Amino acid sequence: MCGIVGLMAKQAVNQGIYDALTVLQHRGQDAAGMMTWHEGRFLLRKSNGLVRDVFHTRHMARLKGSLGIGHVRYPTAGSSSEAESQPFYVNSPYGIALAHNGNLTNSDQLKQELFSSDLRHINTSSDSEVLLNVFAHELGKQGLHLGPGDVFDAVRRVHRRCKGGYASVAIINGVGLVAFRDPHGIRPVVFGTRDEGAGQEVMIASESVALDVGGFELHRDLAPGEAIFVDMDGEIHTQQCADAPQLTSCIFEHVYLARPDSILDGAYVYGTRMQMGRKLGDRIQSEWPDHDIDVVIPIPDTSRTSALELAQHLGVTYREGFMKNRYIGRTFIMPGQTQRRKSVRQKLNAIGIEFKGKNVLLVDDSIVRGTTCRQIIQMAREAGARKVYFASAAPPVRYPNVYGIDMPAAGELIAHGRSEAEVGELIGADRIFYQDLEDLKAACREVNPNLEAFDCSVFDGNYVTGDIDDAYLAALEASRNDDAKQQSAGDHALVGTHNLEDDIDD
Ligand SMILES: O=P(O)(O)OC[C@H]1O[C@H](OP(=O)(O)OP(=O)(O)O)[C@H](O)[C@@H]1O
Ligand SMILES: NC(=O)CC[C@H](N)C(=O)O
Ligand SMILES: [Mg+2]
Repeated sequence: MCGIVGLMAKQAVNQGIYDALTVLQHRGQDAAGMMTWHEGRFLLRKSNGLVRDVFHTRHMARLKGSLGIGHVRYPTAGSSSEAESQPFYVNSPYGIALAHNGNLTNSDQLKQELFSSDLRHINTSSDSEVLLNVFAHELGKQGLHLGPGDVFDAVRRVHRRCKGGYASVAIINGVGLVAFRDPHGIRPVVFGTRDEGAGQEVMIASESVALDVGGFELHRDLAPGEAIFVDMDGEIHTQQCADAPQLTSCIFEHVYLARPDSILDGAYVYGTRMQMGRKLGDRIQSEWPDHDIDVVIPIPDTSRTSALELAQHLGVTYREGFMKNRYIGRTFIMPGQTQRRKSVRQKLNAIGIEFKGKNVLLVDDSIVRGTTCRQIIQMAREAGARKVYFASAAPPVRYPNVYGIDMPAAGELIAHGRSEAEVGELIGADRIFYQDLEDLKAACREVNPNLEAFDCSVFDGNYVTGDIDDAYLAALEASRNDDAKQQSAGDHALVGTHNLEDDIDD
């Protein structure tokens, strides 16, 4: 779940893209990048780190042009090396730059095809470089003087070749800005416009919050399979490019990934999280009518919205019992388990008086590896809690994700192969409550009734693209478990080859 942004403006886009990336930072903390287009040239700055660390004044000054794309990365394929940060560039045809959120599930096969049939070499192990080259190859079949129809034809063929989750934004040199969303709409992407007197400006981004900050009016989400093309005059063209599009967006965006002030597929994430809190409150009430919970305490940050609603619904006092260090980012999207474990302690500290002698219900949005809840429960006990109950606003996460969330190894998921009660015991809770999957779906539908189906694979093991089997998952687990990733990080650091050299000194 990286963050992507594209901007076609009437003035320099560097600051606008920077601002958008800072509000999409929660989608990726490993690397950031920006590519602008100026007088027929692409200008690039990308590196490992947070947005504020990657772009210094000297980089910004050189990122000229009124057309650009940006990316914040949370790696789900390849390595976390700087060489695989985005955007990527390919010089033929025309010159194309691309940024991608999601994960291709057939990138190995595509890489082979690109080499043996399309005569294209992929120099990194990133699936995004594969996606860019498939798009480039298909665009190359259209000939010179590209129009909207040519771009859409190429996207149609990309959809036929690529499997998995992909929301992408690209610049075609001298032609315009393009974005497309996979036929299941797994990852989000929205677009909007603003006019500050010089004409229409267009922003495309992973989440509507980026548009809010830039003063853009949200038009809508791209539909699954749809593409948008903004020509050099700022004219917008859209077209459905998939043969059988079906919206099954990733429900985990609502649980954890997206910001609550974003609107995804017509549903306010804040609203869906509130509904999750209510449903979970109902479940606790019906399973345990004579509960002895004294206080409901959220695990900052993401669970706050649902925990507050849960407490109100249950009629129990809500208190902020953990203080969050605002300088530590999200722990779940950190690359290694050692770093994640250490960061929980750095990030959260208990306020003793909220725990002493009380029966507390701790609420989190989800339990994935169990890194957070194990330590938090221990902290609550050390702070003097009598009983510690734990509630998750999402159902048990039992299956790997293959569409752009870095949960590749079933063995690392605490609920994999375990009952709810077993998880409760393992994390040291006196009692555990999980959301029911049907209730989670209903929570989202209550905010937007048109949301019929979702990708819920991490909860039910049903992969909407239909191409995932046990052999695929076993190979993924072997290549991307925490140990394997650490090993490959070292290997790739040695290569360090960029597919377009950053022409700006560090
Ligand atoms: O079971 P785990 O593997 O620990 O994963 C789940 C936890 O990770 C996330 O928090 P994170 O710190 O990433 O971000 P937040 O501040 O947005 O809650 C999520 O909100 C849970 O608290
Ligand atoms: N989280 C994502 O969207 C990652 C995009 C891409 N698969 C990468 O690893 O760079
Ligand atoms: Mg959290």
